Amino acid sequence: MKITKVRARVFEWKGHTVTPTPHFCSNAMDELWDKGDSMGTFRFHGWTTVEIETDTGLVGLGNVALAPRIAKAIIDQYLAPLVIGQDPFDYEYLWQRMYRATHAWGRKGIGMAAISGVDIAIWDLMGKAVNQPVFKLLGGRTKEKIPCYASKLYRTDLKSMQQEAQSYLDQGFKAMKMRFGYGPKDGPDGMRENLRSVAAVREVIGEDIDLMLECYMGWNLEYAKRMLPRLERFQPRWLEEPVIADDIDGYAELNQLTSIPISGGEHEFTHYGFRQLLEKRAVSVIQYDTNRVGGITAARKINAIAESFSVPVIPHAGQMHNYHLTMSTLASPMSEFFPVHDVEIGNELFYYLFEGDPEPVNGFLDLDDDTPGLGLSLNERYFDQFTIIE
Ligand SMILES: O=C(O)[C@H](O)[C@H](O)[C@@H](O)CO
Ligand SMILES: [Mg+2]
Repeated sequence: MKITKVRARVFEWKGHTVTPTPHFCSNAMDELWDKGDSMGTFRFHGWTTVEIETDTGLVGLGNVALAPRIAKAIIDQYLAPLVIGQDPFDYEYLWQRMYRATHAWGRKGIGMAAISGVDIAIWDLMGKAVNQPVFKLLGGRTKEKIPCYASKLYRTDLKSMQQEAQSYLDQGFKAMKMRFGYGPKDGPDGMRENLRSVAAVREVIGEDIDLMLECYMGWNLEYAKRMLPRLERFQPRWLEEPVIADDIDGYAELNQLTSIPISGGEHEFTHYGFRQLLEKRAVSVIQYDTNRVGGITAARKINAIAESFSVPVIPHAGQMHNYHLTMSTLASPMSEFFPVHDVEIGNELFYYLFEGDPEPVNGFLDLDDDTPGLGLSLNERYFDQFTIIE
């Protein structure tokens, strides 16, 4: 089998989006004195799809969710020429070709996200070629079903957050993640608001439901050191991305500070990046996203390293490219799940772009043993809601 064409398309949402509200989610921009919509650059309302065609007629489907137009340019100009004419089953060689050829600028960030999109399409192709689901090529079914946690609860009025939390309980979820709305700039009042929101959600869900807390890089080390002891009484499953991704020593200090596990990784790249996080004991939960970290080829290597450190892997984003990895390894106990809802932050765009993602039932997802590849196809029903750039 030979790759004959790589088609990268950008899908930019032009449908309805939920109006952003203040203190929606703390984030890396909050440290600045800028006014206005600090979450603006973290709304992902565009996506790049990658379709790899072969001389057998099989087509593999991948995706990239960061800086879509840049990802497409990288794929068209740099990556496609490196894989066209090649055998997709030489996936390690092709990954190394893309990684080394773009090493001057692509080993982290959007360069590696673009490589991820091509790599995911290659794995979809291989699964289709041997008529097996991708997880069967990685390690097979290690779980009867995949436990998943409901991930939304962005900061709003406490009553609405409590109603949303209750709705996840009613759907049978045994775990859920909420977002903080305040950080260092908001002083003691902001701290009180952060603690009140956690108390309000805990009041609804009780002690037996796992509650994860998301900072999305919106705090700093000093603020996180003050907040963590105040949060211990809520027994969170983890505190996520308290500081910016480059503050690895800050992560490590926080991860040893209290009984609260620190999680991170959705803004880290390749097995080299995760080796550093693990060697420094910077995180107690790894959260790469397969469409950023280096695709399935890199993610499976990280799974093996994490297993040797006994650090669980719970990938960022509930999406098929991550589910197959979680199914294939005991190192990954559960998945994130983004409840389908109006387009807000952009995570939910995946459901408007693709068909095939499994629906959770009572807090569990399952993958089909008989669906080859990743089991995804483009959802043409919503194409008119997107501006499509070929
Ligand atoms: O962990 C997550 O789900 C991500 O950090 C979110 O996608 C991001 O939008 C912040 O909530
Ligand atoms: Mg996160």
